[in-house]
This record gives sequence, C-alpha cells and structure tokens, in this order.
Amino acid sequence: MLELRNLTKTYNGRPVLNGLSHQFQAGEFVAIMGESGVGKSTLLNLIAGLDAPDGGQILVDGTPMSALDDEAATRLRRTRMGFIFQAFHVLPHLTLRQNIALPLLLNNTSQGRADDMLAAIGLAGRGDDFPRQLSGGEMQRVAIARALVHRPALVLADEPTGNLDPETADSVLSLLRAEVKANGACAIMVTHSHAAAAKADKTLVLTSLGLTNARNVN
Ligand SMILES: Nc1ncnc2c1ncn2[C@@H]1O[C@H](COP(=O)(O)OP(=O)(O)OP(=O)(O)O)[C@@H](O)[C@H]1O
Repeated sequence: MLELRNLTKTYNGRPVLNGLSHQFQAGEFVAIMGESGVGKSTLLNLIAGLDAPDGGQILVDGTPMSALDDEAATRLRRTRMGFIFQAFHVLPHLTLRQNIALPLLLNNTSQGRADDMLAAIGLAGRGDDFPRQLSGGEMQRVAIARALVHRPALVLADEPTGNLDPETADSVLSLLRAEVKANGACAIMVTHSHAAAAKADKTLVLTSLGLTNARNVN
C-alpha cells in the first residue's frame, strides 16, 4: 500500500537517505530501528509529507504523492493517514473528547467513536477534561487515540511510547496493533525500544545502505 522508490534526501550537502526503496503492505505493523542520526525521523517525515525528498518517489496505493496538488495531498493525509508524532501536540483549548474526535470532524464523519477510543486508552469518563489536567503519558495516549480514531490505512508513529511506563507502553502498542489488524492498515513505527519493536510483525533496521530485515516474528 506504500512504496518508497529510490528516495534521496540530503541536508547541508550530507546525504541522509541514499536511494532508499521499500514496499510496505496493508495489514502489517513494522518497526524501524537504527542508530541515532541515521535518518529514521527524516524518512517518516517524508512519508508524512512534512518534508519533500530531493529525489525518488513515495507512492500510496500506486499513486505518487508528487502527482497530487496540495489539496489532494491534504485530503489523502486527512482521510487515509494517522500520525503519532511529538510535534503533533494535543490542542490545549479542546477537551479530550474533542481532541480525539478531530479527525472525524475534519472528515465529516460521526464522532461517536471518540468515546470508544477514550475507553480503549483507559481514560473513559474523562472526555470533558482538558489536556492541562493530564500527565505526559496520558497526553501521549490521547495523541495515539486521535491518530487511530478514523481508522487510517497508514499509521506513522515516531517513538510513540517514548514517555510511557513499560506497562502503559505495552497496552498502547496492543491497541495500535489491534487497530492495524482490525482495519487491515499498515503501521510504521520508529523506535529505539526493543520492547516496542517486539510488538510489531517485523523490525527493519535503517542504515546508510537502506532498510534491512532484522528479524521476523509471527
Ligand atoms: N531539518 C534539518 N536540517 C538539517 N539537518 C537535518 C534536518 N533534519 C534532520 N537533519 C539531519 O539528518 C540526520 C538524520 O536525522 P534524523 O532525525 O532523521 O535521524 P534519526 O535516525 O531519527 O535519529 P534519532 O534516532 O536520534 O532520532 C541527522 O544528522 C540530522 O542532524
């Protein structure tokens, strides 16, 4: 469902991605690991459309992202993608329910699932609270619920469990995994945590040579 074709990205004359190609399938939960600075977040940002590659193509369901105008690219991201990035903060002036329902609102669909997601992240009954009333870990769980509420076909997660205790991290990743499997979605998670990567179907390691299989877990 997602194909990277010969992607290149250079910062200040230093190549970060050097002709990277890979295909990601629907229904698979993939972890990407690799040394600090190797380009994991850069890769995720390119797929998310937050940054543009210098060369190569990103195809979603066979359509090159570069062939879409801004409006079509925004629509594709809004309907088909979910983001769990540190930069995508929970909005402080909206309640937790409103924050989680935001993708549904933007897609003009029923907002009923927001309460299901609140329950799924262990915050049932707190829908009327505001983000300032939450701990960092609770806030991260709200961000994860918001990324999954509209059943995106592609979920992009950058260190989604970075500030969660091991038990909460495990339950949040179980939720992510269950959503991916139930919706036949593809999830790509960048992480340094081996425990987090163990929840994925497979782990890829990013090096200057590209993405290679670390191991397979059934
Ligand atoms: N906007 C930018 N401008 C200049 N250089 C950048 C920019 N973004 C990333 N880089 C550089 O590109 C390289 C890859 O960064 P990136 O954040 O993708 O690595 P990473 O593998 O995610 O690292 P980490 O595991 O430490 O988060 C780094 O050397 C970084 O300094």
